[in-house]
Amino acid sequence: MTEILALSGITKRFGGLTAVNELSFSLAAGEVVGLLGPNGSGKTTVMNMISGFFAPTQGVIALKGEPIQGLAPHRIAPKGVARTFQLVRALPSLTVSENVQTALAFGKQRLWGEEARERALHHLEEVGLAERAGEKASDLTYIDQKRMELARALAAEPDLLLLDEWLAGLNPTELRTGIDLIQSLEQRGMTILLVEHVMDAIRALCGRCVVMNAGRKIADGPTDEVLRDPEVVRAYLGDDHA
Ligand SMILES: Nc1ncnc2c1ncn2[C@@H]1O[C@H](COP(=O)(O)OP(=O)(O)OP(=O)(O)O)[C@@H](O)[C@H]1O
Repeated sequence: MTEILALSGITKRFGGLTAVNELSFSLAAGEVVGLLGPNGSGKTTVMNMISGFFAPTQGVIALKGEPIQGLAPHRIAPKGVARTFQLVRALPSLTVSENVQTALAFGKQRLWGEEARERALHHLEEVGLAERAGEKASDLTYIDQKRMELARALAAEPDLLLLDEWLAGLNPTELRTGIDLIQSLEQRGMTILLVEHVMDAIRALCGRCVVMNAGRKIADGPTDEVLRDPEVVRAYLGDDHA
């Protein structure tokens, strides 16, 4: 099994606050793993360290065996890490295709012009948005903005896709569409780490979950088992429910 990502003893301190505390886990190629935990447990900080927005205070983050901790985002992205954000970061005055083309221009292959237009269309097809390619990004519905953001991430042809609450804010129908879309990426063998609060989505998508509480890992295993784990139940719901 090829290991795509390995975190070893990762710690992140913000002044006196230890947001992530000696966290270790790894992802094999093709795994879709949920990173769970109550609010403030350190999940987004982990995503920020993997993608280079924060340097860990200590520990090693290896991508395909190569240490990447502390590198800037623009150095990590071309090595094969793409991410989406809690809030969609589109360029609203550009077309949908142009939004994806900007990701291609600054991505691993630095594609421009006709080649970039064709490749953008390919990635928009992957997320079911090809027929909107010429529309302004600001005219898209929320789920379509999410699709576009995913197409921008896929444009980087990542080895590892980080989805940070990508399904948040969708209505039940959109949520089904969003889950199907992530499942289609899973079927194509994409390795995905996702932070998500929607339990139905976690159960549908993640074979395995890592659970954090107050910066520490409290569980790591098959999703059903982890969600039944009394320590996980206690972390989410308090002592009365465990
Ligand atoms: N840039 C920062 N400076 C200082 N403290 C921070 C910073 N980013 C996060 N923190 C703190 O680190 C802790 C972990 O935050 P983080 O956002 O990683 O948690 P989370 O599990 O993603 O929470 P949520 O589910 O609410 O998004 C929190 O106490 C938060 O206030």
